[in-house]
Amino acid sequence: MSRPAVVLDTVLDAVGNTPLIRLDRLAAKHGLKCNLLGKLEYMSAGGSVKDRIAKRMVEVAEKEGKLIPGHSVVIEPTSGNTGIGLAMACAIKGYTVIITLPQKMSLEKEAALRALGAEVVRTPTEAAWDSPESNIGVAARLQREIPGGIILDQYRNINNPLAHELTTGPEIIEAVKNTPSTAQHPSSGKVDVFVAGAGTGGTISGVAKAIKKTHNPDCVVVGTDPVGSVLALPETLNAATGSYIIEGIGYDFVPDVLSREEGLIDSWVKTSDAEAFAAIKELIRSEGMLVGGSCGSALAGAFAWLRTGEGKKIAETEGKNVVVLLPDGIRNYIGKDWFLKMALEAEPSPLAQTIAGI
Ligand SMILES: C=C(NCc1c(COP(=O)(O)O)cnc(C)c1O)C(=O)O
Repeated sequence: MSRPAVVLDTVLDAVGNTPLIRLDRLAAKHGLKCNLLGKLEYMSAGGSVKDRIAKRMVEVAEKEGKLIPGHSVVIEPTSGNTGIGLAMACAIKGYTVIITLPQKMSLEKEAALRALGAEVVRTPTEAAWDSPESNIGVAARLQREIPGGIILDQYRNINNPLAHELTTGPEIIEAVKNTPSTAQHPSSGKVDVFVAGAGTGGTISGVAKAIKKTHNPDCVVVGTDPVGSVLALPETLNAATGSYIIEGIGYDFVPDVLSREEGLIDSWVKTSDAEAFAAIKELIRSEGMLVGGSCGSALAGAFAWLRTGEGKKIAETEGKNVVVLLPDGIRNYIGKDWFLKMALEAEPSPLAQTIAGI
C-alpha cells in the first residue's frame, strides 16, 4: 500500500492511497473475534475521504471543457471537507473557489478553506436544503450571478461515487486480499462487512459497488445515519427528529448519489452524538488514531450492528473482515467544545495523582 518512492508532481498525487489498519485493541475491548479494520482517510493529502471526489470532479470537468483557467469560478455547497479538497485542487490549478458552509461547521474547516484561498460564505444551519438561504440555495444564487460560476455538485455528480468505486473500494479490496491469513491474524481473504456513514452517500455507494461487483457479492454493507437525518432505510428508522453536532453526515433530503437500489446497502443503523463521542474516545485512546467526529458515528454503528442478528454471528467468527471507513481527523475539530471536553475532561488516573503529588 505504501506510496512508491518517487517524486510526485503535486499534492493531488497524494490524495487517497490511505492505510487500512487493524483495530485489534478496540476489537478485543468489545469482545469481537472477527477482524475490525479502519480505513484511515485523514491520511489523505487534504485530510479527508472527500479529497478523492474533489480531485475527480475537477479533473473530469477540465477534460469536459467545463472548467476554464482564468475564467471559471468553482462554487460548492459543502460541510467543509469537499470544499477543502476542491480548494486544494483549485489552488494548484489556478481557479477561484467559493464555498458555502453552514454555520454548524467548524472554524477549523473555515480556516483551512481560507488558507487555501477560498472565499467562504456561511449559511444558517437550520435552513432547509431547498430554501434559498441554505448553503445549496446560496451556491445556486452565486452561480447565477457570478460570471464563470460553476457548481460541480457533489450531491448529483456521478464522479462522486465513481471516485470511490475506482479508488477507495479497490484499495480496501487489495489490502484485504494482499494480507495473508496467519495463526495470529486469521483472515477470510475477503471484505465480509463494510460500514460507512453517509452524507452525500457517495462513499458508501461507490465502495459498495466496487466490493459487490468485483470482489464479494455477499459482503454486508451497513450504513450509519445520525438520529435526526432521513437517509436510513426503512424510513421508519428516521422517525426521531432533532439536530446533531457531528459534521459531514446526515441530511434532510436524499442526495441523488446515494444509491438506494435493492441489495447494495443491506442495513442501516441510527447513531447519536453521545455514541459517536464515546466511540471516538475509545478509538483514539486504544488505537492512537486522531480521528474526527463522523468516524465515531461509523464505529458506533458498526458496534451496534455487530451486537445483534447476522452481525453477532460475524462478530463471533474468527477471520471475518469488518472494514469501517474513518472519514477525517481531529484537525477539523480540535477547538470544538465536544472535542475539548472529550479530550481534556478530568479522568482521575493514578499517574495524574502521582504527578500532582511530585
Ligand atoms: C458531504 C461532505 N462530507 C461528507 C463526509 C462524510 C460522508 O461522506 P459521503 O461520501 O458524502 O457520504 C463523512 N464524514 C465526514 C467528516 C464528511 O465530511 C462535504 O464535505 O461536503
